[in-house]
Amino acid sequence: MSSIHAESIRKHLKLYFIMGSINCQRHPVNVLSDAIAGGITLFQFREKGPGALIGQAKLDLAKQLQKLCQEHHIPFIVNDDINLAISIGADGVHVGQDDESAIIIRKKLGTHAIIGVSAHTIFEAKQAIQDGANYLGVGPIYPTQTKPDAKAVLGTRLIQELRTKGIDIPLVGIGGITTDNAADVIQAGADGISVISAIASAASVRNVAALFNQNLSI
Ligand SMILES: Cc1ncc(COP(=O)(O)OP(=O)(O)O)c(N)n1
Ligand SMILES: Cc1ncsc1CCOP(=O)(O)O
Ligand SMILES: [Mg+2]
Repeated sequence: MSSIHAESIRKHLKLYFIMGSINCQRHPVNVLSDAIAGGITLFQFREKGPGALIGQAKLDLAKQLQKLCQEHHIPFIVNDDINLAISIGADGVHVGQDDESAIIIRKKLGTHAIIGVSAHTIFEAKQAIQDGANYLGVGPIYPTQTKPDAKAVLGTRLIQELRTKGIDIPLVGIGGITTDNAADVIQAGADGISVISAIASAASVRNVAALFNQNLSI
């Protein structure tokens, strides 16, 4: 990866909003639009869980949300669904440990695609870096209700350990992150935070996104 690409990804990771239709109490386009107005820097379409859209409805929503991101120069990342990412020309994908490796995905998506990989251990982090991941999603940092199959809560320990060992890949913390604890994740060495419920379920999506941004400017 060129260092220019890495530094650009690092900047975009600052306030990484993740959302699918089941996380929203209003139409997802309105929620994302408000989150953008509040200053999110990256978006992941994660259409997953009970009641999530499938087939054409999922594709249509992905295209609507992608268009909104394009209008505001926010990279559009697809969770899990590599074929969807290819078919709409997404900016990248995020995959977990049970998915295809970044090596295979890179062959499908090309050199410019942003590939994010979840890591819960130093070993997984090193493997993902070796496979060509552009960034890591480390978590769950705090307890979360949003992902019932999430692994054990890590706290900020793994982020600190990665940085202490000199591993400087762009990375975000994820899981249970709120406006109150976001700064601790950055302090531990993350480049940014990934958030679902604290933004998607907020009474004012725009204000909470803006408050995250304010609290991250440390
Ligand atoms: C930025 C970011 N980090 C971690 C995850 C979790 O991915 P995964 O472990 O594959 O779990 P699902 O999100 O697919 O349920 C993520 N999506 N984004
Ligand atoms: C997708 C994911 N991966 C680890 S925790 C998590 C859920 C994060 O959601 P929330 O920000 O609502 O805790
Ligand atoms: Mg996944």
